[in-house]
This record gives sequence, C-alpha cells and structure tokens, in this order.
Amino acid sequence: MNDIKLAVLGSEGVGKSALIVRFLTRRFIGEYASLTECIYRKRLTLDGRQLNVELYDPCSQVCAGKSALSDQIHWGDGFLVIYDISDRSSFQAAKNILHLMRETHPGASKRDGEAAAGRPVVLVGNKQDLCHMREVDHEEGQRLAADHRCGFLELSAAEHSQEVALVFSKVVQSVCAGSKAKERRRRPSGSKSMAKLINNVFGKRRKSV
Ligand SMILES: Nc1nc2c(ncn2[C@@H]2O[C@H](COP(=O)(O)OP(=O)(O)OP(=O)(O)O)[C@@H](O)[C@H]2O)c(=O)[nH]1
Repeated sequence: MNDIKLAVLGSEGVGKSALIVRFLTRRFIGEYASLTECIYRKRLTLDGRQLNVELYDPCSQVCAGKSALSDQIHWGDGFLVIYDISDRSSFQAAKNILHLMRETHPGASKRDGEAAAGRPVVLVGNKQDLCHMREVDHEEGQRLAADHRCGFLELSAAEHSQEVALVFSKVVQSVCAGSKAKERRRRPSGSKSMAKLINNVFGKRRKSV
C-alpha cells in the first residue's frame, strides 16, 4: 500500500488544523480557516518506501453529526483522535468518536493500537502548553486509550514540532505494518502453497497405490 489516508478527528477548536499544518510545514500558525474541510497531501519516504499520504481535516462546524463521522471512519486507514486538555467537553467528544469506531467495527479493539478494525488509532491530548488550565488529567487520557486499545500521548501543536512529526509518522508506519500483515494473511507463503500442491498430487496417488 503506497497511498495512505489519515483522518484527524476531534471537536471544534481542539487544534486539528494546527497539528496537520505543524506536520506539513513544521510551523505553528495561530489561526486557521475553519469553514471548509480539507484534504492535504504529502509524499513521505519511510523505510525506503515512497508513500502518498492524504490527511483529512474535517471542518467541525460543517461535518458534525454521526453520519459525517461514520463516513470519516470508513474513509481512513489510520486515525488521530484529538482533544484539548483544557476543555473537558472535547474529551467527551473524543470518547464518543472512539465509541463510534468500536460500534462501526464490532470485534475491533483486539490488538493494541488498532481500535478501528485493524486500522491504527492514536488518541492525542493537545494544548499541553495550557496545562495550568488543565481540565482533563493525563491518567484519564491514558485510561480511555487503554479501554480502546489505542495509542496515547499529550503534546502541544504550539510548542512540540518533533513530537507532532513523530506521532503522524508512527500512525503511517502502523498503517504500513498492518497492510503488510494483512497481505501475508491473504496470500499463503510460497513454500506452504507448494507443499499443499505436492500433497494434493502425490498424497492422493500414494493413497491409491
Ligand atoms: N495554546 C495552544 N493553542 C493551540 C494549540 N493548537 C491549536 N491551538 C489554537 O486553538 C485554536 C483552534 O485551532 P484549530 O487548529 O483551528 O482547531 P481545529 O480543531 O482545526 O478547529 P475546527 O476547524 O474549528 O474544527 C486556534 O486558535 C489555535 O491557535 C496548542 O497546542 N496550544
């Protein structure tokens, strides 16, 4: 898989655009146009592989509601679910998104970091620089992530350029690893299928002798 779709989800004003722009440009720009949804594209080289990454930044005012969210969940190969550590209601919204992912893909959440049917999810507590106004404890974030078997970290789009780059790269890496594993499960290995063939031909013959 060389085309990877990442959806950055979360309620209004949690910093989705700020995180994406930070990842794409390494810059923090204070204000972002928020009346349109956007798909950004970036070419990445990871472990010598050229990847085309699409990043979906929904507009919370326009794309609110369960059905829009379901579409976004179906669209993505991997997800960052964002809340603002200084805004409890945004944490509740992140919780709802994770629940919906579980509902959309019952039977998911079995493997670590894969809350949405084998598609990696990381829960991100943004605006860590506002920890003096914190409304959501670090442990609460950790617990929610553990409940949904997804990754978790707190960071600040405003201050942490490297951490932002790292979290996006990790999700991309997990998507690649997941798709390779799926490929392996789909296609039996050469030696196994050859063994099956030999068994089919000679095994039957041996029985009739
Ligand atoms: N202090 C602080 N402010 C931040 C941080 N990240 C984003 N912001 C601010 O939070 C506000 C909302 O950021 P956006 O990136 O527009 O949030 P969004 O989630 O894309 O919002 P919608 O497009 O409305 O859904 C802006 O004023 C940003 O400057 C951060 O890490 N720290």
